[in-house]
Amino acid sequence: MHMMVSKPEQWVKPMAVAGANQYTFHLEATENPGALIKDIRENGMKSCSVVQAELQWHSQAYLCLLQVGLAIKPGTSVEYLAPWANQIDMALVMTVEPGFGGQKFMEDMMPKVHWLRTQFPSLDIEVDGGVGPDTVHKCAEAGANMIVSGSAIMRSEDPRSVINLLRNVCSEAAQKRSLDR
Ligand SMILES: O=C(CO)[C@H](O)[C@H](O)COP(=O)(O)O
Repeated sequence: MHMMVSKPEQWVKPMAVAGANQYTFHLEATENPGALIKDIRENGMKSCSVVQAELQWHSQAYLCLLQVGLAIKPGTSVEYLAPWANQIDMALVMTVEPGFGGQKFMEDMMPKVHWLRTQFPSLDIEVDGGVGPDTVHKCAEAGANMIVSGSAIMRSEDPRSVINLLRNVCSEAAQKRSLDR
């Protein structure tokens, strides 16, 4: 879940109980990111044990842990995210101002992605906003491995091929990175 909300603290528990497997909040929306990261992990653990007890699952605990995503808006420097990078599962670099779909991709966010990929090689890095067949190459080359795409898929006559293209471009870039290392 990408929570584009103020006071993200108040929705962790409801989302965990509802079965979310990832809780992404905005760095700009909280005064205490460290406490919120801890809270997300703890709530994930709790709801996981409830699910386990109800369904009598024992060996698949990892399936229902709540992962942590941390998002930054275009105006937020990536250095503010860096101190938390080792405590999160995914960094989300917004490539439009949060609000609505159909906006123009902000290519000038790519240095943030590149910097994160260089500093944190195994971190999941997501981009969101204006990403489609025309822009995904830039994201993938910079180091993004998770893509949010709305308009490019929904407005296409062949959504399946757009999704496949986005996937392939990212996985080829990731493969190339691992060979270069
Ligand atoms: O929610 C958004 C911004 O707030 C996203 O940009 C949106 O979901 C993705 O849509 P699009 O690919 O059309 O930019």
